[in-house]
Amino acid sequence: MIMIPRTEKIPHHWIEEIINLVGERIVVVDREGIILYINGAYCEFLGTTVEEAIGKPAQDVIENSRMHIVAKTGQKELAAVQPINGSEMIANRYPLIIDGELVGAVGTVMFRNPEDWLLYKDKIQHLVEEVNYYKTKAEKNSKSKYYFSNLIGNSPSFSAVKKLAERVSSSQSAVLLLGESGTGKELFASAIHNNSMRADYPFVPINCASIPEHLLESELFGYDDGAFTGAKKGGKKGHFQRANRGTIFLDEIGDMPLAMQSKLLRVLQEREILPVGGQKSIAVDVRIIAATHRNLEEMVEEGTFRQDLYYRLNVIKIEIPPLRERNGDVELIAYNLLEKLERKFFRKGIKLSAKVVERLNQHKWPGNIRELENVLERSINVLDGDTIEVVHLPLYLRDDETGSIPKKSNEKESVNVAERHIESLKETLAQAEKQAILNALSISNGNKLEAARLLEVGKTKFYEKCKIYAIQ
Ligand SMILES: Nc1ncnc2c1ncn2[C@@H]1O[C@H](COP(=O)(O)OP(=O)(O)OP(=O)(O)O)[C@@H](O)[C@H]1O
Repeated sequence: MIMIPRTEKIPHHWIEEIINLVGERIVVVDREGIILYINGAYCEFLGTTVEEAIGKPAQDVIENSRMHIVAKTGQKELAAVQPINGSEMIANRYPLIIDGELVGAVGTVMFRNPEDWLLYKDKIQHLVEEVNYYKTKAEKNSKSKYYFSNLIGNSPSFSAVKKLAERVSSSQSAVLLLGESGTGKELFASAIHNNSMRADYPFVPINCASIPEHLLESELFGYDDGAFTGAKKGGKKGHFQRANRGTIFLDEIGDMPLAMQSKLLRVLQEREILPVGGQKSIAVDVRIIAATHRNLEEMVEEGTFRQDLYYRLNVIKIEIPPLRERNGDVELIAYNLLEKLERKFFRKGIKLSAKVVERLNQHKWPGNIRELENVLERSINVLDGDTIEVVHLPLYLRDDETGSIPKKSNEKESVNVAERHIESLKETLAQAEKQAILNALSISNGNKLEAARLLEVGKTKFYEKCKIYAIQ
């Protein structure tokens, strides 16, 4: 038996064995993100060997690795979910500080061997799915929990609208929220509800455009027992009943089919609903807040929206200004969104460079705040320091910079141009294509068919491109 004197350190060759025994997969990178050490267990899981992995950039060996980022920022990232080989792993990444100097990073991912992983998959995977389900549901519920204090913006145009909405929240009358996509109509509806006497009762948001036409009536008004084949035994309550004494938010009201518009009008007039297949009407006490990005007056003239319904909904009209007309609000909102994103990405202290603020202020924001959210999230994904610079912005927002290069070049400028990182034409085109798809999805609120229509490409081609660029 080998005896080690107590004063002696653990022999070097024991360390690897100890690491493997405690079931860790470990990787160590230098400041450039090059792998200095990786243990056998990790390599086995990755389907490589220690010899092959050492000396390579971590991103080339480990899928979705952020080790090179931690080695630069010095900010640890704990319990981050990292998809590897189609499985979600739990990764911890620590900056490696030796003698007070940041020299690299150490990363671990959980689960020791494929058997452990399979065991985990069987036992835990369904729990993960359940958690995800409840998380989405909770997010949806918390979405209804907005107050006027959550509506960020100090510009005169926005403050006036916010004040008006606050003033009318105590009224019982219907509200019509008008504004481009992503301007915050749902947030306004939620804040109005939470500031009203109905706040203790449900706020039920419905997107009229996302419910298939043949289901809209039963979704809104419910159905009675045996109303149609496949109907749930005992019938089902509709959204109006669920919203009783509270508020129903009918988003995209301009997309409601004419036949349904007549039925909705009847509910507004009679204050009662008739479930599908039902014989008896049910009284409901619901305040209606409707919203659309469409021009309802034009639709009334064209005959695609009922005039009487328009008058009923348009008792209090609130027009939310687009982001480009909200002077000074972009930076304020961007920092507010960054706080949310920092929590999501386990980051802290992210700033915007002055040039980025300038660029954001110049942009027209067709997708409004939702587009701004997407831009910031994308920037954080490629950020390896604390400050978002123009290079971190999507290509379409960087373009102006290229456009602003002085035409008359002098020596200094040509050096600057040469120093800029030039990507291949193929890569540039691919990035532009991907960004165009993301923009269209942002504007269409994630609706792929609408996005394909905006881009004037066929459905199949659109789905194909989404697959190529891994857009969900
Ligand atoms: N004033 C604001 N301050 C901070 N965040 C905001 C503000 N307005 C909107 N947002 C954020 O922007 C995103 C879009 O908001 P929302 O869904 O309310 O827009 P919408 O006008 O209802 O969009 P659509 O018409 O496409 O349904 C949300 O993530 C929301 O949290």
